Amino acid sequence: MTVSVAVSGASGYAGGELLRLLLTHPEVEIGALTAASSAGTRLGQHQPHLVPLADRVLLDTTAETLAGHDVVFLALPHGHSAEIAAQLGPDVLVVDLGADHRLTEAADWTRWYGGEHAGSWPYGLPELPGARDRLRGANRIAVPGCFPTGGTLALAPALAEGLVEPAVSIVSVTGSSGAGRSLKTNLLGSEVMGSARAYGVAGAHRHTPEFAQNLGAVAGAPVTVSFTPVLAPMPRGILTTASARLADGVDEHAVRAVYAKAYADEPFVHLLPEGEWPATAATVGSNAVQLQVGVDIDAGRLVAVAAIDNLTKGTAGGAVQSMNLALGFAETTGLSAVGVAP
Ligand SMILES: NC(=O)C1=CN([C@@H]2O[C@H](COP(=O)(O)OP(=O)(O)OC[C@H]3O[C@@H](n4cnc5c(N)ncnc54)[C@H](OP(=O)(O)O)[C@@H]3O)[C@@H](O)[C@H]2O)C=CC1
Ligand SMILES: CC(=O)N[C@@H](CCC(=O)OP(=O)(O)O)C(=O)O
Repeated sequence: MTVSVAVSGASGYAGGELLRLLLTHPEVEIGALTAASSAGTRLGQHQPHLVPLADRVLLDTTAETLAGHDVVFLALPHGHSAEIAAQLGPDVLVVDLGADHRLTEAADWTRWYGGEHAGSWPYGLPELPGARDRLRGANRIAVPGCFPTGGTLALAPALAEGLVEPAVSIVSVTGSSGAGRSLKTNLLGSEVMGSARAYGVAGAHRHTPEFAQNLGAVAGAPVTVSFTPVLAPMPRGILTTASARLADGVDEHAVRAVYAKAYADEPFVHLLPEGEWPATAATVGSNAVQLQVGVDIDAGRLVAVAAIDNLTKGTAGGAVQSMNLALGFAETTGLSAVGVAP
């Protein structure tokens, strides 16, 4: 069965990565491509690496241009998906790469994003307990934020099994493509190159409630999250270091056994051999999460490190993986855990 797919935000980073993956997806036919300020121009002007689509002309993003497809991907800035999704019927699968439908609590949405909450949709992180059942047959999917993808998977097994106390610290080093491609002074090459810079520190980043929502659901009780993002001079990739105080009596052997079991059958989550630690370079262009976990005996803490490509598993790859589940395709269709190196 081939499905027709429309992509909004096609001139952006997330839309571009999505199209790169969809071009090799055997069950997909690429339909309308839409944008905002670049509507009326050729896709090749914005995404020169997508050669087979270079002469496609970008359309305005409206319910009319997106109509008539089996699947619509919304890769728009936060706050722009809900209105357009509400105009698309229940027969179309809508996959939102933005934040509009990720949070379950209306108060969290209003506090962190502002305005009225548009409701929550099944969350597109299949590796979470019960997520695959919620995604199968879904007609609406909210793809996670790029930071919550790696950080959630780094800590979920430990919290699910009570290996750590429910108060976690997460530090994520990110490439600049996580901020999108619109012009911002703090993202100029001369500002980013040769420097690493923390931002959104001390509980100020909007992904904090998304982490707490994911990890609290896994733990079955509230989890306190201290999250610090760090912008690094690289175009893509996120390296997350997450830690939490060990529960009494938990040792390295128990930790490793829990993580090995949790991810044994996951096609995209790779627990590395003992002693090997993840690096973002190994995940570029792939849908993999490379993961390692250890125990700091002296500090009494579990430490987990996860590497992902923010644009692939952190956005577009996770979106395709979730679409596959929703439509009944094999979950790995059109995706690979093989990266590009060096
Ligand atoms: N970059 C990343 O690593 C990740 C991104 N995401 C999410 O994906 C979404 C897109 O992000 P990203 O691709 O990085 O952003 P970009 O800034 O790179 O792209 C934004 C896209 O949205 C279009 N657009 C902007 N404003 C509007 C509007 N009012 N109506 C319709 N289209 C509009 C732009 O079109 P034009 O160019 O014509 O103005 C462009 O195609 C965001 O919600 C982001 O949070 C999620 C996880 C990771
Ligand atoms: C480097 C950088 O600025 N990163 C973005 C991450 C955005 C992202 O990818 O997540 P969303 O889908 O929630 O936007 C940030 O910190 O806001």
